[in-house]
Amino acid sequence: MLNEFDTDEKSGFDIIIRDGKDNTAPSCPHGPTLLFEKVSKGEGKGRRFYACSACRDRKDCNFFQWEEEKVSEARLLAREEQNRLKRPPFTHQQYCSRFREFVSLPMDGRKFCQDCQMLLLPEEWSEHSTHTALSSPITVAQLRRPSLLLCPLENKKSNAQYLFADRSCHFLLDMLSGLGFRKVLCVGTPRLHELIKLRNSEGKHEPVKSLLLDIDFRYSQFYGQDEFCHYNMFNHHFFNEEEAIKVFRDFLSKEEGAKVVMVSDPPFGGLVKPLSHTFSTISETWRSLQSPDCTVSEMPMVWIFPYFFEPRILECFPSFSMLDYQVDYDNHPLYKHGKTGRKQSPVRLFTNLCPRDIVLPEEEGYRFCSICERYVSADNKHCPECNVCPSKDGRQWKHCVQCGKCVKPSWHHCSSCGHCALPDHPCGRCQTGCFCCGSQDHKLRACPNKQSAAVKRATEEAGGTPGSTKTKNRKHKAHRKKHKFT
Ligand SMILES: C[S@@+](CC[C@H](N)C(=O)[O-])C[C@H]1O[C@@H](n2cnc3c(N)ncnc32)[C@H](O)[C@@H]1O
Ligand SMILES: [Zn+2]
Ligand SMILES: [Zn+2]
Ligand SMILES: [Zn+2]
Ligand SMILES: [Zn+2]
Ligand SMILES: [Zn+2]
Ligand SMILES: [Zn+2]
Repeated sequence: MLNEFDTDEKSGFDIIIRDGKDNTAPSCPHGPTLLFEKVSKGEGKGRRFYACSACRDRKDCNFFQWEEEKVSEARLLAREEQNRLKRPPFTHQQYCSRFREFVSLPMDGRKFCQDCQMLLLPEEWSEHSTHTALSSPITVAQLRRPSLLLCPLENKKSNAQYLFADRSCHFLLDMLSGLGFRKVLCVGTPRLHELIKLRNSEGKHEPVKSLLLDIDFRYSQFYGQDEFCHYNMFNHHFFNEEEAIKVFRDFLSKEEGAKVVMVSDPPFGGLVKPLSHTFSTISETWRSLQSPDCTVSEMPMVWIFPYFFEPRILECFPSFSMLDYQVDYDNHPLYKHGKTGRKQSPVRLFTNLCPRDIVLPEEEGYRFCSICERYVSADNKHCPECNVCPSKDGRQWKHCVQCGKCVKPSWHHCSSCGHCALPDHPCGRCQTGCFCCGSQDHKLRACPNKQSAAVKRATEEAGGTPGSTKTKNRKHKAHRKKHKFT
């Protein structure tokens, strides 16, 4: 029965989103599942099934149910039990009281188990005696930087936890506070949340409030219930429903004019449709909590995602524009600044804020184009024919007269295809088959290689080659070493 869904990626499937809350969707450990429909060529509608919203790999969550399937009582019970077993070992409230106890311990009593990724209380030491604990006691400075203490989650498909490099994180916060935002809803941006709290504690800047929503429940150990909610951004599900929804709504409520902005950096493999649905829901909740005379209809939002999703994102949010700013990550093998100089990062900011107001750092080469009225990359030259600064990837694009538009520098005009393409494109076949892999069996929309091919292409063009897989511990050691605790 699972054959239909045997591919471990869910591309080639459409997601059916029903208006309002879909109470009929069964739940997996990640909250309500999503309804998928196989996209098949000319065979009418594909059969629909429910599968996990958060995990793209069946190894991480193998939930599967046909839409019309009758599930036996026994299976429902087994499923509930499974969902219960996958819950965090403590409630958020319990994590908070553990934290209070932890900080009241003498220095030599503060241990962190690296294997279990948790702060230990003395009575738990014996249970973890065969595990690896950090050799030195945990300082207050370390407790303030959980993103350095915790090992980044590394599951490639669902949850590669790529953390902002300091300069990108500082840029984001400076830019948002410069625009007058005093509240930031951090959706999958633990490091931005951390920086906001750090700055507040220094007392040098005007305080900014922050609420982190993330699926990584390890953060419950460090943040109070009004600062962190265990949350799934693919189905807008709060794991601790009652309390968390109240915290979320209180945060979005108007408060003496404190302007609020949402910043989200979803996993790159994330599906655009459910994400858009979530961000629209957040925006509508925000709107419903503003005074009736508020004239702004959409919540200010910044969605951080690779540039090749631009058409999809703009389709869902026509008010958004993509900025040229390249987001850098600390632990991404390809998109960070290497010692050998800058590699292009394909990750951009998509926002409904006015691009003219977002000043990109001059010292990194960005400049203002007065015709486009936005800041652009150094090599993104204004094309008089197209009347835009056309580059999406940061390189200088060239105008093709036959196509009547600017194209990537590596593309050539192909007279058989009648448009520009890479020199080694599947020539002549691309008009009838798939534009991505050349297959005649499906169109681009249903291409199983689409997303991975887009990432590969962007990576190659950025000059990167996939790095060797180092062991988790080695990487994490380097990660901690790089950041001295202050
Ligand atoms: C690409 S990382 C972004 C981290 C960000 N650059 C930072 O440094 O703060 C994706 C983040 O989203 C979180 N995440 C992954 N899947 C999620 C889901 N289904 N719902 C909510 N958060 C999720 C991860 O735990 C991670 O923190
Ligand atoms: Zn699941
Ligand atoms: Zn342990
Ligand atoms: Zn321009
Ligand atoms: Zn042009
Ligand atoms: Zn051309
Ligand atoms: Zn061709």
